[in-house]
Amino acid sequence: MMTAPKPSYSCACFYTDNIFIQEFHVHVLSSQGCRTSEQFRNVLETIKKEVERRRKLGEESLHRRREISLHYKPLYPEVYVLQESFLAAEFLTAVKYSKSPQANVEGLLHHLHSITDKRIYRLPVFIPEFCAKLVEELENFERSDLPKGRPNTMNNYGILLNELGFVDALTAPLCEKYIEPLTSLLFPDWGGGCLDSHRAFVVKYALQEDLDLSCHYDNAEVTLNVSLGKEFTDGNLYFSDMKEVPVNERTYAEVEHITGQGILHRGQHVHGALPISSGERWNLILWMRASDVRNKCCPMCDNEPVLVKTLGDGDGFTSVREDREQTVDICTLT
Ligand SMILES: O=C(O)CCC(=O)C(=O)O
Ligand SMILES: [Fe+2]
Repeated sequence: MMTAPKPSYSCACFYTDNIFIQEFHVHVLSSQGCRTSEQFRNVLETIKKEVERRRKLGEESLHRRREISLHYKPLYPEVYVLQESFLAAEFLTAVKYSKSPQANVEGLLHHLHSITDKRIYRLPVFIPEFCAKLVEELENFERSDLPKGRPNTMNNYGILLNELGFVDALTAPLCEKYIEPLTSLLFPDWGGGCLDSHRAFVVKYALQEDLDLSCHYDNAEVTLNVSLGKEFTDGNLYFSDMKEVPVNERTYAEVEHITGQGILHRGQHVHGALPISSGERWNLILWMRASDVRNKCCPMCDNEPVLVKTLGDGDGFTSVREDREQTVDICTLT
Protein backbone atom coordinates (compact mmCIF):
# COMPACT_ATOMS: atom_id res chain seq x y z
CA MET A 1 0.00 0.00 0.00
CA MET A 2 1.38 3.41 -0.95
CA THR A 3 1.09 6.38 1.33
CA ALA A 4 1.37 9.96 0.17
CA PRO A 5 3.84 12.26 1.93
CA LYS A 6 2.28 13.38 5.18
CA PRO A 7 0.58 16.78 4.89
CA SER A 8 1.91 19.58 7.09
CA TYR A 9 -0.16 21.78 9.34
CA SER A 10 0.05 25.06 11.20
CA CYS A 11 -2.47 26.38 13.69
CA ALA A 12 -4.74 29.16 12.34
CA CYS A 13 -3.34 31.47 15.07
CA PHE A 14 -0.11 31.65 13.01
CA TYR A 15 -2.00 33.92 10.62
CA THR A 16 -3.45 36.24 13.26
CA ASP A 17 -1.50 36.25 16.53
CA ASN A 18 1.97 36.68 18.00
CA ILE A 19 3.17 39.14 15.39
CA PHE A 20 6.42 40.83 16.33
CA ILE A 21 6.40 44.64 16.06
CA GLN A 22 10.08 45.58 15.79
CA GLU A 23 9.47 49.22 16.76
CA PHE A 24 8.05 48.33 20.19
CA HIS A 25 9.84 45.00 20.69
CA VAL A 26 6.52 43.30 21.44
CA HIS A 27 4.43 40.50 20.07
CA VAL A 28 0.83 41.49 19.50
CA LEU A 29 -2.43 39.75 18.88
CA SER A 30 -4.32 41.11 15.91
CA SER A 31 -7.06 42.24 18.31
CA GLN A 32 -4.87 44.50 20.47
CA GLY A 33 -5.03 48.28 20.01
CA CYS A 34 -2.62 51.22 20.31
CA ARG A 35 -2.62 54.70 21.88
CA THR A 36 -2.56 56.95 18.81
CA SER A 37 -4.23 56.45 15.47
CA GLU A 38 -0.90 56.76 13.66
CA GLN A 39 0.60 54.02 15.83
CA PHE A 40 -2.45 51.94 15.17
CA ARG A 41 -2.16 52.44 11.39
CA ASN A 42 1.54 51.51 11.45
CA VAL A 43 0.85 48.46 13.54
CA LEU A 44 -1.96 47.42 11.21
CA GLU A 45 0.31 47.82 8.20
CA THR A 46 3.02 45.73 9.88
CA ILE A 47 0.49 43.07 10.79
CA LYS A 48 -0.90 43.00 7.26
CA LYS A 49 2.56 42.54 5.76
CA GLU A 50 3.49 39.88 8.28
CA VAL A 51 0.27 37.92 7.72
CA GLU A 52 0.91 38.09 3.99
CA ARG A 53 4.49 36.86 4.53
CA ARG A 54 3.30 33.97 6.70
CA ARG A 55 0.74 32.90 4.11
CA LYS A 56 3.40 32.65 1.41
CA LEU A 57 6.03 31.14 3.69
CA GLY A 58 5.59 27.46 2.80
CA GLU A 59 5.54 27.98 -0.93
CA GLU A 60 8.52 30.36 -0.90
CA SER A 61 10.49 28.03 1.29
CA LEU A 62 9.94 25.13 -1.13
CA HIS A 63 11.05 27.37 -3.98
CA ARG A 64 14.25 28.37 -2.13
CA ARG A 65 14.93 24.73 -1.26
CA ARG A 66 14.75 23.78 -4.94
CA GLU A 67 17.01 26.64 -6.02
CA ILE A 68 19.58 25.83 -3.35
CA SER A 69 19.65 22.11 -4.13
CA LEU A 70 20.15 22.87 -7.83
CA HIS A 71 22.74 25.63 -7.58
CA TYR A 72 24.54 25.62 -4.23
CA LYS A 73 27.88 23.89 -4.02
CA PRO A 74 28.72 23.15 -0.37
CA LEU A 75 32.17 24.07 0.86
CA TYR A 76 32.23 21.18 3.35
CA PRO A 77 29.73 18.48 2.21
CA GLU A 78 30.74 16.37 5.21
CA VAL A 79 29.08 18.70 7.75
CA TYR A 80 25.67 17.76 6.34
CA VAL A 81 25.96 14.16 7.55
CA LEU A 82 26.06 13.52 11.29
CA GLN A 83 29.06 11.59 12.54
CA GLU A 84 29.84 10.73 16.14
CA SER A 85 33.20 12.43 15.72
CA PHE A 86 31.31 15.79 15.62
CA LEU A 87 29.91 15.13 19.10
CA ALA A 88 31.51 15.94 22.43
CA ALA A 89 32.59 12.95 24.55
CA GLU A 90 30.48 14.17 27.52
CA PHE A 91 27.40 14.31 25.29
CA LEU A 92 27.93 10.75 24.07
CA THR A 93 28.33 9.58 27.66
CA ALA A 94 25.11 11.33 28.73
CA VAL A 95 23.21 9.80 25.78
CA LYS A 96 24.62 6.34 26.49
CA TYR A 97 23.56 6.64 30.12
CA SER A 98 20.06 7.82 29.13
CA LYS A 99 19.60 4.79 26.89
CA SER A 100 20.68 2.34 29.59
CA PRO A 101 17.94 0.27 31.29
CA GLN A 102 18.60 1.78 34.73
CA ALA A 103 18.54 5.40 33.50
CA ASN A 104 16.64 7.97 35.53
CA VAL A 105 16.60 11.73 35.75
CA GLU A 106 18.67 11.90 38.96
CA GLY A 107 21.40 9.82 37.32
CA LEU A 108 21.32 11.91 34.16
CA LEU A 109 21.74 15.11 36.18
CA HIS A 110 25.25 13.89 37.08
CA HIS A 111 26.10 14.29 33.38
CA LEU A 112 24.58 17.77 32.92
CA HIS A 113 24.86 21.15 34.55
CA SER A 114 21.54 22.42 35.96
CA ILE A 115 21.17 26.16 35.64
CA THR A 116 19.24 27.30 38.70
CA ASP A 117 16.17 25.21 39.54
CA LYS A 118 14.34 26.28 36.37
CA ARG A 119 14.82 23.02 34.44
CA ILE A 120 17.44 24.58 32.17
CA TYR A 121 20.38 22.30 31.45
CA ARG A 122 23.80 22.87 29.92
CA LEU A 123 25.98 20.22 28.32
CA PRO A 124 28.72 20.01 25.69
CA VAL A 125 27.17 18.89 22.37
CA PHE A 126 29.64 19.49 19.52
CA ILE A 127 33.40 19.61 19.40
CA PRO A 128 34.62 23.17 18.62
CA GLU A 129 36.14 22.06 15.28
CA PHE A 130 32.72 21.02 14.00
CA CYS A 131 31.19 24.33 15.12
CA ALA A 132 33.88 26.27 13.21
CA LYS A 133 33.33 24.22 10.04
CA LEU A 134 29.57 24.58 10.21
CA VAL A 135 29.87 28.37 10.57
CA GLU A 136 32.31 28.48 7.63
CA GLU A 137 29.85 26.46 5.56
CA LEU A 138 27.04 28.86 6.41
CA GLU A 139 29.21 31.90 5.70
CA ASN A 140 29.97 30.39 2.31
CA PHE A 141 26.24 30.03 1.68
CA GLU A 142 25.63 33.63 2.84
CA ARG A 143 28.15 34.83 0.25
CA SER A 144 26.23 33.10 -2.54
CA ASP A 145 23.47 35.00 -4.28
CA LEU A 146 20.96 32.22 -3.64
CA PRO A 147 17.70 33.07 -1.85
CA LYS A 148 17.77 32.83 1.94
CA GLY A 149 14.91 32.12 4.32
CA ARG A 150 15.26 33.86 7.69
CA PRO A 151 14.16 32.05 10.88
CA ASN A 152 11.49 34.55 11.99
CA THR A 153 10.67 38.26 12.14
CA MET A 154 12.85 38.79 15.21
CA ASN A 155 15.88 37.40 13.49
CA ASN A 156 16.94 38.90 10.20
CA TYR A 157 20.35 37.30 9.66
CA GLY A 158 19.92 33.68 10.68
CA ILE A 159 19.54 30.81 8.20
CA LEU A 160 16.87 28.12 7.92
CA LEU A 161 18.77 24.85 7.87
CA ASN A 162 16.02 22.77 6.23
CA GLU A 163 16.37 24.89 3.08
CA LEU A 164 20.04 23.92 2.81
CA GLY A 165 19.37 20.22 3.24
CA PHE A 166 20.69 19.82 6.78
CA VAL A 167 17.67 18.00 8.19
CA ASP A 168 17.64 14.43 6.84
CA ALA A 169 21.20 13.47 7.63
CA LEU A 170 22.23 15.94 10.34
CA THR A 171 19.56 17.48 12.55
CA ALA A 172 16.92 14.70 12.34
CA PRO A 173 19.32 11.93 13.45
CA LEU A 174 20.75 14.31 16.07
CA CYS A 175 17.26 14.83 17.53
CA GLU A 176 16.09 11.24 17.25
CA LYS A 177 19.16 9.26 18.27
CA TYR A 178 20.89 11.60 20.66
CA ILE A 179 18.69 14.36 22.04
CA GLU A 180 15.45 12.50 22.59
CA PRO A 181 16.96 9.98 25.04
CA LEU A 182 17.92 13.00 27.19
CA THR A 183 14.67 14.93 26.80
CA SER A 184 12.55 11.88 27.54
CA LEU A 185 14.10 11.86 31.02
CA LEU A 186 14.27 15.64 31.48
CA PHE A 187 10.95 16.76 30.01
CA PRO A 188 8.54 13.78 29.88
CA ASP A 189 5.72 16.18 30.82
CA TRP A 190 6.48 18.31 27.72
CA GLY A 191 6.54 15.53 25.14
CA GLY A 192 10.30 15.04 25.58
CA GLY A 193 9.79 11.31 24.93
CA CYS A 194 7.65 11.70 21.81
CA LEU A 195 9.31 14.46 19.80
CA ASP A 196 8.40 13.82 16.17
CA SER A 197 9.48 16.88 14.21
CA HIS A 198 11.67 19.92 14.58
CA ARG A 199 12.62 23.24 13.05
CA ALA A 200 16.36 23.79 12.70
CA PHE A 201 17.97 27.18 12.15
CA VAL A 202 20.95 29.27 13.09
CA VAL A 203 20.76 32.75 14.54
CA LYS A 204 23.49 35.29 13.87
CA TYR A 205 24.27 38.54 15.68
CA ALA A 206 26.83 41.15 14.59
CA LEU A 207 27.39 44.86 15.16
CA GLN A 208 25.81 46.20 11.98
CA GLU A 209 23.10 43.51 12.05
CA ASP A 210 20.87 42.13 14.83
CA LEU A 211 22.41 42.63 18.27
CA ASP A 212 19.92 41.00 20.60
CA LEU A 213 16.70 39.04 20.75
CA SER A 214 13.55 40.22 22.47
CA CYS A 215 11.85 38.23 25.19
CA HIS A 216 9.74 35.43 23.71
CA TYR A 217 8.78 31.79 23.98
CA ASP A 218 9.36 29.27 21.22
CA ASN A 219 6.96 27.41 18.96
CA ALA A 220 8.44 24.25 20.42
CA GLU A 221 7.92 21.79 23.25
CA VAL A 222 11.67 21.51 23.91
CA THR A 223 14.48 23.69 22.55
CA LEU A 224 18.19 23.02 22.18
CA ASN A 225 20.37 26.10 21.68
CA VAL A 226 24.04 25.36 20.90
CA SER A 227 26.68 28.07 20.75
CA LEU A 228 28.73 27.83 17.54
CA GLY A 229 31.07 30.76 18.34
CA LYS A 230 32.59 32.81 16.78
CA GLU A 231 34.29 35.47 18.93
CA PHE A 232 32.09 38.01 20.69
CA THR A 233 31.49 39.80 23.97
CA ASP A 234 28.23 39.87 25.96
CA GLY A 235 25.04 38.57 24.31
CA ASN A 236 24.12 36.24 27.21
CA LEU A 237 20.79 34.43 27.11
CA TYR A 238 18.33 35.24 29.88
CA PHE A 239 15.51 33.07 31.12
CA SER A 240 12.61 34.19 33.26
CA ASP A 241 9.79 31.76 33.99
CA MET A 242 7.19 29.76 32.13
CA LYS A 243 4.88 31.99 30.16
CA GLU A 244 1.91 31.55 32.49
CA VAL A 245 3.81 33.18 35.41
CA PRO A 246 2.61 36.81 35.81
CA VAL A 247 5.22 39.32 34.60
CA ASN A 248 5.65 40.97 38.03
CA GLU A 249 6.43 37.60 39.63
CA ARG A 250 9.10 36.54 37.15
CA THR A 251 12.74 36.17 38.14
CA TYR A 252 15.64 36.12 35.69
CA ALA A 253 18.69 33.92 35.22
CA GLU A 254 21.49 34.78 32.81
CA VAL A 255 23.28 32.09 30.85
CA GLU A 256 26.65 32.48 29.13
CA HIS A 257 27.52 30.99 25.75
CA ILE A 258 30.36 28.48 25.53
CA THR A 259 31.29 27.28 22.05
CA GLY A 260 30.03 23.74 21.42
CA GLN A 261 27.85 23.70 24.53
CA GLY A 262 24.08 23.44 24.35
CA ILE A 263 21.27 24.71 26.55
CA LEU A 264 18.19 22.51 26.79
CA HIS A 265 14.99 24.20 27.93
CA ARG A 266 11.24 24.02 27.61
CA GLY A 267 9.97 25.98 24.62
CA GLN A 268 7.38 27.76 26.75
CA HIS A 269 10.05 29.11 29.09
CA VAL A 270 10.21 32.86 28.44
CA HIS A 271 13.70 33.91 27.32
CA GLY A 272 15.69 36.33 25.21
CA ALA A 273 19.25 37.38 24.42
CA LEU A 274 21.14 40.48 25.57
CA PRO A 275 23.00 42.59 22.98
CA ILE A 276 26.47 41.60 21.95
CA SER A 277 28.96 44.46 22.20
CA SER A 278 31.59 43.18 19.77
CA GLY A 279 32.25 40.35 17.35
CA GLU A 280 29.84 37.85 15.85
CA ARG A 281 27.64 35.30 17.61
CA TRP A 282 26.22 32.22 15.86
CA ASN A 283 23.97 29.64 17.57
CA LEU A 284 22.25 26.53 16.30
CA ILE A 285 18.62 26.36 17.42
CA LEU A 286 16.47 23.23 17.34
CA TRP A 287 12.80 23.82 18.10
CA MET A 288 11.63 20.27 18.81
CA ARG A 289 7.96 19.45 18.57
CA ALA A 290 5.73 16.68 19.96
CA SER A 291 2.50 16.35 17.98
CA ASP A 292 0.94 14.46 20.92
CA VAL A 293 1.26 17.61 23.02
CA ARG A 294 0.56 20.35 20.45
CA ASN A 295 -2.39 18.57 18.84
CA LYS A 296 -4.19 19.09 22.17
CA CYS A 297 -3.03 22.65 22.83
CA CYS A 298 -1.21 24.98 20.43
CA PRO A 299 1.81 26.43 22.31
CA MET A 300 1.34 29.81 20.64
CA CYS A 301 -2.37 30.49 21.27
CA ASP A 302 -3.00 28.02 24.12
CA ASN A 303 -6.15 26.74 22.45
CA GLU A 304 -6.96 23.52 20.73
CA PRO A 305 -5.27 24.07 17.33
CA VAL A 306 -7.36 24.90 14.30
CA LEU A 307 -5.36 23.04 11.69
CA VAL A 308 -4.50 24.75 8.43
CA LYS A 309 -2.82 22.62 5.78
CA THR A 310 0.43 24.24 4.68
CA LEU A 311 3.06 23.73 2.02
CA GLY A 312 6.53 23.00 3.35
CA ASP A 313 7.22 21.68 6.82
CA GLY A 314 4.36 23.18 8.85
CA ASP A 315 4.60 23.51 12.61
CA GLY A 316 4.53 19.93 13.80
CA PHE A 317 0.78 19.36 14.14
CA THR A 318 -0.75 16.18 12.76
CA SER A 319 -4.27 15.21 11.81
CA VAL A 320 -5.21 11.58 12.31
CA ARG A 321 -8.35 11.97 10.21
CA GLU A 322 -6.58 13.64 7.26
CA ASP A 323 -3.71 11.15 7.30
CA ARG A 324 -6.23 8.30 7.06
CA GLU A 325 -8.00 9.97 4.14
CA GLN A 326 -4.67 10.60 2.45
CA THR A 327 -3.78 6.89 2.56
CA VAL A 328 -7.21 5.90 1.23
CA ASP A 329 -6.94 8.30 -1.74
CA ILE A 330 -3.71 6.79 -2.97
CA CYS A 331 -4.95 3.22 -2.51
CA THR A 332 -7.91 3.99 -4.71
CA LEU A 333 -5.58 5.25 -7.42
CA THR A 334 -3.28 2.23 -7.49
O1 LIG B 1 19.93 34.22 20.45
C1 LIG B 1 19.84 33.08 20.86
O2 LIG B 1 20.81 32.34 21.01
C2 LIG B 1 18.47 32.57 21.24
C3 LIG B 1 17.64 32.25 20.05
C4 LIG B 1 16.24 31.87 20.42
O3 LIG B 1 15.86 31.87 21.54
C5 LIG B 1 15.30 31.49 19.36
O4 LIG B 1 15.61 31.70 18.19
O5 LIG B 1 14.23 30.97 19.69
FE1 LIG C 1 13.86 31.14 21.64
